[in-house]
Amino acid sequence: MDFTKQLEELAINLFKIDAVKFGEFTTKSGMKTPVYFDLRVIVSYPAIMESISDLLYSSSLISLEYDHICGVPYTALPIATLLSVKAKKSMLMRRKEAKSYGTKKLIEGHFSKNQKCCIVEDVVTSGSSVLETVNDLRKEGLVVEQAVIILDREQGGRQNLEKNRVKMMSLLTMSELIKILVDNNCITKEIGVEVKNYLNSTKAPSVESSEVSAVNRLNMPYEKRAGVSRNSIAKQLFNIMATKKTNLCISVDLTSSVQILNLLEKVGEHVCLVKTHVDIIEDFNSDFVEQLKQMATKFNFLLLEDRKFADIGNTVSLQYSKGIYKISEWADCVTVHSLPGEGILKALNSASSDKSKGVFLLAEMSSEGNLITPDYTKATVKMAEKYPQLMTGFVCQNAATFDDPGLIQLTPGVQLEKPKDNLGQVYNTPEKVIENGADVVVVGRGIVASKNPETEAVLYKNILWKSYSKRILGKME
Ligand SMILES: O=c1ccn([C@@H]2O[C@H](COP(=O)(O)O)[C@@H](O)[C@H]2O)c(=O)[nH]1
Repeated sequence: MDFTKQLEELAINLFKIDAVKFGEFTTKSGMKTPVYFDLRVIVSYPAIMESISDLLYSSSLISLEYDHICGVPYTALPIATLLSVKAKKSMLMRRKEAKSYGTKKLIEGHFSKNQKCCIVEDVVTSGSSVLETVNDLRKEGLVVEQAVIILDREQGGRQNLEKNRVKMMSLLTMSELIKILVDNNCITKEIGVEVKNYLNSTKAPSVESSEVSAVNRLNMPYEKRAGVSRNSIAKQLFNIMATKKTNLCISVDLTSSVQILNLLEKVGEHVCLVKTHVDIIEDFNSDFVEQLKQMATKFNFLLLEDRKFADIGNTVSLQYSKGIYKISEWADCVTVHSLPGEGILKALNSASSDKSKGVFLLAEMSSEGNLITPDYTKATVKMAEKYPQLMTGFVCQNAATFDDPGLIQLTPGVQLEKPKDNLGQVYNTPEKVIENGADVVVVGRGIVASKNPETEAVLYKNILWKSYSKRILGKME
């Protein structure tokens, strides 16, 4: 049977088994609808299941350029399974909730970062369920760019997915389905017209998924985001980036103060942020701090001490303002682990009483085998919500991690030269991290250990700015 005929037969069969119903229904969101889909019933009809997976497989809907198939739980899971067997591609399973014991994984199956995954779903209305699955897969470092759907209700899902860089392809659209059912006398012309009118009059439901909001963040220029930041350091940093046209942060992981200052003399004009680890500087002293502050003023960059605080609130407030480093006196912002709980933010909030300081919370790490789970990341983002004036942003690797456009995604683990070091650091390219939502990009050894740090800094700056400019124009591939 040819493809069109088989599709027509599928549409009629879906009607016959009551997977498509006409009448007066109320959707979950309280909207009235003259048509209702319940594809959960297809599991009772193996021939229909087989026909759907055949059609998905034999259509040109799926390119071969993917490594895994993942069904949106739950209705699409059996279809994804059949398709995976037919296409001889591995399947991934997304849990709706991570297990509270054992591995606590959200995604089951074997995969590696940067592998491609194709999503399978039964019906798409706004696209929010597909996006939930996309978000979880992307958080694991998978590339998700295509979704194949049985039925597109044509109510904005395709557009929502496209905004999130997912190309959606469907076997049937609602209009095509209605035409087949009218042509085959399954429903009257009047019902067909009623459904068409309904389609024309219902606006695309807004999707409250983090990914859609993240796209707003991704498409907004830095100067606009400065306007919605509630933390003064985030505001300043966005404005510096827009003015200097650079989103490069240099990580000056050097052990001598002279080396650091010499390096900054060369690269200062090309960066928006300088990240330090002051505890590795062998000759740290107050004179160095003064010179560092002067350079920050001369070249218009901010200072981030990557201290990664991770203790109880009381200890952290002492580590922040006392000892030989007196971090609070010179650093505009610091990095903080969420592991000890909210007390750490409370401590820093009261320690920065003039409200001109900022915090980057570590929501994800770049290193191989790190123990951060998707639930930990989510809880970290949640913890930050109570401290909007303190929060500059998150250290993280994925666009879907948070959605507030006033916050900054700081992404380390970036190099042009190599994919990893020999101590667990994993590198992405500058283009890739911008695509993954990075706002400020941390480069350390890629510049610091190069023969000509200034030339290298200019190279990174240009690639990063070009990628960001492309992103705000919505031109990411
Ligand atoms: O997840 C993280 C958090 C912080 N870092 C820090 O960034 C730099 C990266 O240096 P490279 O030389 O570019 O590898 C370094 O200071 C880390 O402490 C990170 O890499 N990953």
